[in-house]
Amino acid sequence: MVIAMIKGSLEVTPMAMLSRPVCGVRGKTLIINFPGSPKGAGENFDFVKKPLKHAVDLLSDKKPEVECLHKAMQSSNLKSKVNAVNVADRARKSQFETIPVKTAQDIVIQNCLEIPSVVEKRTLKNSIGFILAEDVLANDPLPPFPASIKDGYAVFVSENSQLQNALLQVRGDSTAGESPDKCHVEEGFCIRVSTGAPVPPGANAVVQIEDTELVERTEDGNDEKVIRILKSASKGQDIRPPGSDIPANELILPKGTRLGASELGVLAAVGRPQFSAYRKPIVGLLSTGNELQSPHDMVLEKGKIRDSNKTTLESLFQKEGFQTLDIGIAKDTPDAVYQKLVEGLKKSDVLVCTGGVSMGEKDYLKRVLVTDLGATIHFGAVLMKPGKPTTFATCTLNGNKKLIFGLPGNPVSATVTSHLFVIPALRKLSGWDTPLYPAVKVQLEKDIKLDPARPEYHRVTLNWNTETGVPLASSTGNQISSRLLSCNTANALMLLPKAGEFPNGIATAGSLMTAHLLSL
Ligand SMILES: Nc1nc2c(c(=O)[nH]1)N[C@H]1C(S)=C(S)[C@@H](COP(=O)(O)OP(=O)(O)OC[C@H]3O[C@@H](n4cnc5c(N)ncnc54)[C@H](O)[C@@H]3O)O[C@H]1N2
Ligand code: MOO
Repeated sequence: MVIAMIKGSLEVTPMAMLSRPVCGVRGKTLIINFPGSPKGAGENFDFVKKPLKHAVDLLSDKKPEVECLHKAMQSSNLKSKVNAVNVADRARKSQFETIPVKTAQDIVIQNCLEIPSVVEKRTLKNSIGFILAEDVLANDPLPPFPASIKDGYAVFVSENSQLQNALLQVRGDSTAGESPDKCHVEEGFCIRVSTGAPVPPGANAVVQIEDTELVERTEDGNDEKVIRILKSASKGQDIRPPGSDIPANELILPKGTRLGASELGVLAAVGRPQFSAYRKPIVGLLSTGNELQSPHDMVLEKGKIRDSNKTTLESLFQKEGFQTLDIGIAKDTPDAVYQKLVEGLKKSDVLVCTGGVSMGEKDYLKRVLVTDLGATIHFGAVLMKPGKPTTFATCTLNGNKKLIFGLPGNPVSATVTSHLFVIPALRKLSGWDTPLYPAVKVQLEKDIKLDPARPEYHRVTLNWNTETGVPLASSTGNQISSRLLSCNTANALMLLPKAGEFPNGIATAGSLMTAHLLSL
């Protein structure tokens, strides 16, 4: 066995199941997996040189572009280097350290930060949810002219007259959309104005129609000739001065603003129909498993189930505004997993796989990622329920770093881990500063038995109509990770500590807990 120290620690792990040495990096540790005996490792020493060189660069923080994808990626006949394992020789312990959720989230976000953001030109259409990549200043003021706030009369109020009981001649009208210069207001006269219409030159107040009476009609009887002002008026009343809503050249939307309906409306109002925003990542979705059939199949073959993860995750990511691509279903063979991974990585920025990450002899995902794609697995086990075998890896394709999530196949585990890891990553890559769901304090409706070993993300429905002002959290029932019904109606993930932290291992009704708010 070869062990070397390079400005950090180097760990060398024999791993009988691999056909050749492969390397991965965890923190500052380079992990080289050898195919069996120390003799085998020695024979392969030449092959180790490249990973060692990479380690030197990496540990000295040079961050080289790692050639991660195997050359065979270019070929259509992708043969995995992963050998099927002799069942008796399979690993009986996970090779991955189980890390806390917070640590795992930090690793994901850190990797997102290392991907340069892409800025694109966008327009008002289909830009909801995008993040501005530039400071936006108003081109034009709003309103662009002094605008009437009421339907009534534009009048002139002098220093010593408040116009109460004044008789004014109606000189014409100004309706919305007309040029303000059409007529002029002076003492003794007024102009009929409608809401939003320009207040004509000379006028300095608007009197609403309710505060006037008609005194005299025109000769044909159809129009107003003279009106009386019933209430005293003050200068500036019921006029929006130019730029009073949005001044010209004012910074209205700073870089980093998430575009919602009103932000887009503001851009429309001030003459900024084009702007720069961060591109959103494209999400590839790959289901793995021999047992999976299409959800459209009406008849299930023996031993099969329908692929529900694809539909759930597709809907979840689309609801968050991300474009998804269906990469299909990979059978449980190294070649099939390899081919689908390559296809997914070529087509997407973030590849989300479900299934095949646990301890089964046909759980190939992690091995194919490392052996065939030279991907770096940053973590492969997280201290959480559900979602323990959640896996996160990165690799580089044509100079672009790609994120790969290997989510557990159980439908609830895939959903919960999408909320906790995938969506924050997608948001971060889209330019969000704070991509995690907000945490709120909630009150437990009923006693809940805690898991002895893992903190649990319990699906709850929050009821906001409580007298206390703290939302009441009702469990969605049986929380087994296969029961997707437990996610129905859930609008929060309530974080329950592991059993030791509560007497008798029970979180009692009325206790305050933290919950991640998924929706209102
Ligand atoms: N010996 C151990 N076994 C398991 C462990 C462990 O620590 N040691 N962890 C368990 C936990 S926790 C989970 S979660 C699962 C995760 O397993 P995998 O990610 O390998 O997923 P699969 O085995 O492929 O599938 C699990 C389950 O989910 C169903 N499934 C898979 N894909 C889909 C899909 N697209 N749509 C609907 N349902 C799907 C699959 O049929 C299985 O029932 O491992 C435990 N085992
Ligand atoms: O951690 Mo698993 O996701 O409980 O079923």
